[in-house]
Amino acid sequence: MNDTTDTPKLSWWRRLSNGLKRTSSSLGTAVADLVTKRKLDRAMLDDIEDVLLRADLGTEVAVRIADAVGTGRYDKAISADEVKDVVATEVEKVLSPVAKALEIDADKKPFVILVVGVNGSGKTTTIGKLSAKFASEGRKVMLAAGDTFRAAAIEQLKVWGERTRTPVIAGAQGSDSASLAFNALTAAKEQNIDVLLIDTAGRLQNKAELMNELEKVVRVIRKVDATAPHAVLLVLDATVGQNALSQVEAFHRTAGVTGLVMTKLDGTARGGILVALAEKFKLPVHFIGVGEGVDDLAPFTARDFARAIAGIE
Ligand SMILES: Nc1nc2c(ncn2[C@@H]2O[C@H](COP(=O)(O)OP(=O)(O)OP(=O)(O)O)[C@@H](O)[C@H]2O)c(=O)[nH]1
Repeated sequence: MNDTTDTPKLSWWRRLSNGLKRTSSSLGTAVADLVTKRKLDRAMLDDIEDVLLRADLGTEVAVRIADAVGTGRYDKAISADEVKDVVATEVEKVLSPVAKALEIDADKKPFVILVVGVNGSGKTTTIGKLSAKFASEGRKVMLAAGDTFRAAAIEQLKVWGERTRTPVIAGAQGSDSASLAFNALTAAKEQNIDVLLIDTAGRLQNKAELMNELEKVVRVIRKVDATAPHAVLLVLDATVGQNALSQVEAFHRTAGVTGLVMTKLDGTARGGILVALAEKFKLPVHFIGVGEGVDDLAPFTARDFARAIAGIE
């Protein structure tokens, strides 16, 4: 965890668009090639479609965008900006329905958020950022170090707890994560906590045993509050590309994912996969992570993301 608070920081938009450069610049190059040719034809549209596929946008969306570029423009000269505009417009159409804020229902006390994902996707960091955000909104927050698998994860969560002045319920390494979740929820009820964020061990979506353990965490939480968890956030690392599709499928089956957070969009990200995910699963996307610092969590907005993908400044 780096403390980036002392360094002048780029806006989250700049970090997002820098992070998506790999996607947007290959798109830009293809588009620039295109405009050197005289007129739009099928071969050029196929090239565009290929670039969109390589950017992880998925077949349906790539075909749809190529069709939209072609509509009314065959045999006409076309500019790079025109193509980028179509890409941004079509991507925004896919993303708009899923760009939803995470609503905290104040009637649920505590509002229980279970945070799941594969190893290293950014769960603990995201919990730290969320706890700071909720605390700044005047809510009483508690963290549960349900990643009992790794001692470092428990420590990391405690550090976030100290930074954000939030109580952390933690057990020993190797202790049962379901009973830890149970204890944390019981304590949160007693202490009149508004939001309980539960960390879980990073697991691979194809490890049946670990996925069963996650099911157990959900079952045990429900013994304390039959309506919990009230949100199940799947944290996805933007750099994994296509693998995100099977992660969403597996975690949705096991834990009933209610929303997504995509992290590491500031790095050499392959954020195009978010478009394919939106098209396929239609799960809400609440936040994006654009750095390791406490403030590096931005609400997900369809227009900004679509423009960053298309390489529009
Ligand atoms: N650049 C960047 N790094 C991030 C972001 N989110 C998390 N990280 C980093 O990614 C690494 C893994 O993050 P963690 O929060 O430990 O991931 P985790 O999912 O809890 O990992 P496990 O405990 O192994 O399951 C850390 O070095 C984080 O600082 C982000 O949005 N941008």
